[in-house]
Amino acid sequence: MMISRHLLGDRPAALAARDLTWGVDRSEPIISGISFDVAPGETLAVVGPNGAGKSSLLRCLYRYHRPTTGTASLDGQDLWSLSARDCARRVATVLQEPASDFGLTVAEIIELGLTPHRRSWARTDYEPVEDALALMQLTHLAGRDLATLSGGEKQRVMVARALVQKPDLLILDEPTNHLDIRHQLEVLAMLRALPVTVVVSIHDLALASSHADSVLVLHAGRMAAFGAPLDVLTPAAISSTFAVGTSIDRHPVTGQPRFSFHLNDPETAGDTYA
Ligand SMILES: Nc1ncnc2c1ncn2[C@@H]1O[C@H](COP(=O)(O)OP(=O)(O)OP(=O)(O)O)[C@@H](O)[C@H]1O
Repeated sequence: MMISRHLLGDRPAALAARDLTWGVDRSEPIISGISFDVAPGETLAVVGPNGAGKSSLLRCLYRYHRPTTGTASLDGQDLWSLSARDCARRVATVLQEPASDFGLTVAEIIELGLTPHRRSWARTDYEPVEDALALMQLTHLAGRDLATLSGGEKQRVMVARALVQKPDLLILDEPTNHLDIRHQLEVLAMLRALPVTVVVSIHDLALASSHADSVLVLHAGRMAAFGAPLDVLTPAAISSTFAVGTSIDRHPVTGQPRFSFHLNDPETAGDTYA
């Protein structure tokens, strides 16, 4: 995949979490005891059932939630020792349900990604915006009001906006949710090809396994497992975290692991199509 130099950062960050705990109420943490390392340029997938704490963890990694205890650091620097602006220069996000009632066009929204690097409001080079539009197959929508786009088109705009920021760390909360199958594969392959450290929360375990260097499994706010995808996403681990049975074989074309799921409950597992 050819990616324009206008979208390539040059110093992917090392990300580390150490005994990270966060909650609204100190006595009832929503996530606790989270420790992991992501090497520069690698991709970490965060998986777990609904309500496990994935978004809460991601918010601690882009300096939105201040950990109750423990730290999240970029290249050894605690995120909370960086200014908000320094953090915005280095960390880009693609979040769920982006607000879209700004009355701005697609190109204008993507251009906002350049903001943290601007010294003044002088007009800057438009090339990164054009390249991001092309990469995300959005050029034909450049002049459209964001609010009029489909869910998947909006999601691709938010990825494009993050790319022009040329971040050292890119955090994406369920970026594939609204995307069709081809765009899911393309966006995840593109993220892997970029020289950026990526943390992505995702529900699709097969995509996590095929597109991440490591996987962190969250279960009820705790780190159930962390490591290489196939070491972590075993049928036993999936069963205890997601309460489903899993068969894993090789995809006949790609050779990637293929996951098939069924309900563990014998009452319902076998008779779906009966
Ligand atoms: N600001 C908050 N105040 C109160 N409870 C919260 C807050 N943020 C998150 N929670 C709760 O913490 C738990 C974890 O939420 P979180 O959004 O992190 O889960 P998730 O793994 O991303 O879930 P999903 O897969 O459904 O998106 C949920 O029970 C949620 O209701």
